[in-house]
Amino acid sequence: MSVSFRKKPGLVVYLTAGDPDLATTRDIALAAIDNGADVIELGVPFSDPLADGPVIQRASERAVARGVRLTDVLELTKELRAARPAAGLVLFSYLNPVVRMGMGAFCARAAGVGADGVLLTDMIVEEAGEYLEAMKANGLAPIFLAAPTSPDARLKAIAGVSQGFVYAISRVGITGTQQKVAGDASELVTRLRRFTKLPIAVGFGISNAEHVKAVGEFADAAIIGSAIVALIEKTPPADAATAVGQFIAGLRA
Ligand SMILES: O=P(O)(O)OC[C@@H](O)[C@@H](O)c1c[nH]c2ccccc12
Repeated sequence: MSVSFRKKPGLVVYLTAGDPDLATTRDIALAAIDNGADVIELGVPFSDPLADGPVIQRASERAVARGVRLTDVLELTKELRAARPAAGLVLFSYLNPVVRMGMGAFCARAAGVGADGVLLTDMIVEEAGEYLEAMKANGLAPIFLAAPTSPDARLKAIAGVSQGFVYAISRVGITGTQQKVAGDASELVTRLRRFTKLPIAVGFGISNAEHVKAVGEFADAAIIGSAIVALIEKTPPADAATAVGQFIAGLRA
């Protein structure tokens, strides 16, 4: 178990945990792993997902309405770890649910259920002291977001404390599919490479095989969220895992 990429480009898949329900998320994650996803970002549903576009907002709302909580996502992680010992599993959350649980308690539980890493969208490096200590104590990889608007000093700080991979946001704005990979992405990756030897994964707006190929020209991995969450939204739950598996298999074709 580790956050690493087997082929180039690697594939990271974001899923909102508990949409449409936890058992289906488990089946979808297994299908994603079996069809080539290197890392699953298991999104903790949150009532106020600020950086998210409409697709992930709706998924989050549905999961919150079902009563899915951080503890459920930890439980789901445990099941996935037992089923797929080698898969990369990253817990993905806004800060709020984690702070409510307590940073130390959260990191200990995340490690206990077999997570490899954690990404807290609104955790900034400047305020990450306690978080980084707890992550280190539990052998977890902290993953941070780097944006095209981040100055070099900030990229350096992010690169300096990240493990597993660095998440390069392809464009300023919110999550969601788009027509083309943003032009800012390759420039950001080039700037980040000066500060780190870690793999760099590009996310925001990556929606199809063509985009994945384009990202593979300059980065180590592509991160796909909304395109898959939208597919789950329009597919009957019983067929969702098969549909996502096929979609992912097609991404590197
Ligand atoms: O949905 P997209 O455009 O494919 O972007 C990835 C993304 O979904 C995932 O990493 C993510 C979901 N919510 C976020 C909030 C902030 C940063 C990143 C994310």
